[in-house]
Amino acid sequence: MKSAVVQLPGLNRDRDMIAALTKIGGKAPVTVWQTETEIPADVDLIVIPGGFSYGDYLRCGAIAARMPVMQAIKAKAEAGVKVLGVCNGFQILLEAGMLPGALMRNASLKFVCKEIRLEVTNAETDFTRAYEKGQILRCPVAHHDGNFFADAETAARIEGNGQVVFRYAEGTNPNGSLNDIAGVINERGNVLGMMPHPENLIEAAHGGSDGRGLFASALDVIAA
Ligand SMILES: NC(=O)CC[C@H](N)C(=O)O
Repeated sequence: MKSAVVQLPGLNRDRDMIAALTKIGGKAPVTVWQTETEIPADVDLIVIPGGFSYGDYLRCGAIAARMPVMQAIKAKAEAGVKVLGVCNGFQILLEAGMLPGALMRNASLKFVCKEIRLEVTNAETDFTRAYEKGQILRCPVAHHDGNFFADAETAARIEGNGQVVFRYAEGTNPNGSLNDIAGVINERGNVLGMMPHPENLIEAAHGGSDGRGLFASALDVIAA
């Protein structure tokens, strides 16, 4: 399976993401710059990593979402290619209208950088098959705009459809997110956005490997 990592000015988790995809998938992803208008035809997974695209000006992800590469990503998503956005990548997918809801300033109005507990609420997606429903993962977060919100109708719809894939486990919600929502998927099930950083918990040097299952699922390299 071939993956691609999107690069934009201000994103800074691209190298961690490239390392995770390479170590878990066995081959390096291609990189795609923001001005590119085409994604290579053989790419099956596109990842928008975290960081501070365009210095978080206007709103986190708002400028990045309007770059040419996003049209190419939208077209690929419509064709069924998997897309993963982590942290700033999640914000970009929301700003591009590819996922429901919005991310507001953290309830504390502070940047949070710590480890939280993440509950896998839907283990039947292409991104979470390596986990079990209800499994609790360790995972780091690092953001100031991670407070997920959706209007009542949207929230009821995504909850009812099983589109909430990850929740902050009880007592670990770091940002005030509605219903402890940490990650959501689109209705079709091929576009996932999440605030925590699974790429930063994949090996002993990170202090744990709970994030590996997400990449193993998305890259289709789950051990039998
Ligand atoms: N680590 C990240 O991707 C941070 C995202 C964004 N810049 C925020 O602080 O909310």
